[in-house]
Amino acid sequence: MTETAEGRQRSRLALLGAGVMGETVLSGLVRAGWDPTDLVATDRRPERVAELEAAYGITMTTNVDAVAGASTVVLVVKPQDMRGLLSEIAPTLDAEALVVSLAAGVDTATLEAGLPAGQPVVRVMANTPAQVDEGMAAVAAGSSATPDHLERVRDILSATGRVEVVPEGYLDAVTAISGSGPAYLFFVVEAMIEAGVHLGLPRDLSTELVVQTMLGSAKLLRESGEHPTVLRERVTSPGGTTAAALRELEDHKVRAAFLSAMEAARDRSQALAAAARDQQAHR
Ligand SMILES: NC(=O)C1=CN([C@@H]2O[C@H](COP(=O)(O)OP(=O)(O)OC[C@H]3O[C@@H](n4cnc5c(N)ncnc54)[C@H](OP(=O)(O)O)[C@@H]3O)[C@@H](O)[C@H]2O)C=CC1
Ligand SMILES: O=C(O)[C@@H]1CCC=N1
Repeated sequence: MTETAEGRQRSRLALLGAGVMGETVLSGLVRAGWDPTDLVATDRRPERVAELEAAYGITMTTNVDAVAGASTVVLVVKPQDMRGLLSEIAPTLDAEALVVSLAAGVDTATLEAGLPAGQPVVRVMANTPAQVDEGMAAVAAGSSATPDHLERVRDILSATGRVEVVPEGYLDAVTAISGSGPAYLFFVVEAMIEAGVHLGLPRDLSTELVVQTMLGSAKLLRESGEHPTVLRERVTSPGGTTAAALRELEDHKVRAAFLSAMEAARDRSQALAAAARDQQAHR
């Protein structure tokens, strides 16, 4: 298969498991100009299938029909569903097809163990801000994936955000930081909106204040290139309001709580990996 941009665009991509993250990828490909006739997807629930057909004009079919003739197969099921899916598609996969997994925790060795020998595999950790083309994805190659395969995955993901190629050993930490990361920030936003309401602000106004402050702070971080400590110090006037608030956050050990939270996410990713390895070994 040719690896020119045009060649990639014409090749057929099958996405299996069109839930939250699957739709994030599919919608990004459609926004990036992929012809819907080059895309095919699957999901377990009939109502979900109908919803996606109507939204994107893509063909929804069975897993086996989807992978037949596909040059790229993107797996976006939960880690617990991966083993069953691999055994379902393994006999039908084209030997040249690149298998891309977005599942948390499932390592490339486990994916490879469920596929025909030599099948190229790339593992990805992405996140939902890809829905607004501000995603962060990290990718790692399996033992049979070539630089061209990594480039193909970079092409797919870079349409909806930033992409880093990383050693696979980083992916549990990446999952804890950027994969799950949007949830921590939404949690902070929720807490700040509720605080605004507690202080007497109308909910709509509190929401607007917090969302714009989050967006503006992220933009300032990105565009100034300054360290967050410098930016925080510029907000913190001596003896002022910010210092009083930060003192409370330190007293409540919020920084330590973030460290523990991300260790817990990393540990959970490792536990999912162990469970997937175990499932594969006892198939
Ligand atoms: N959500 C996120 O922010 C992120 C998720 N991920 C990873 O993406 C993967 C999917 O997560 P998410 O989208 O949140 O989960 P969802 O449950 O929303 O999506 C998974 C979809 O796959 C369907 N499914 C399960 N088994 C099969 C099968 N054999 N064939 C076809 N479809 C199937 C599920 O159906 P049913 O509902 O019936 O189970 C569901 O609709 C996970 O592995 C997760 O770790 C990674 C990064 C971020
Ligand atoms: O919570 C999860 O397991 C998935 C992986 C990263 C974000 N969501």
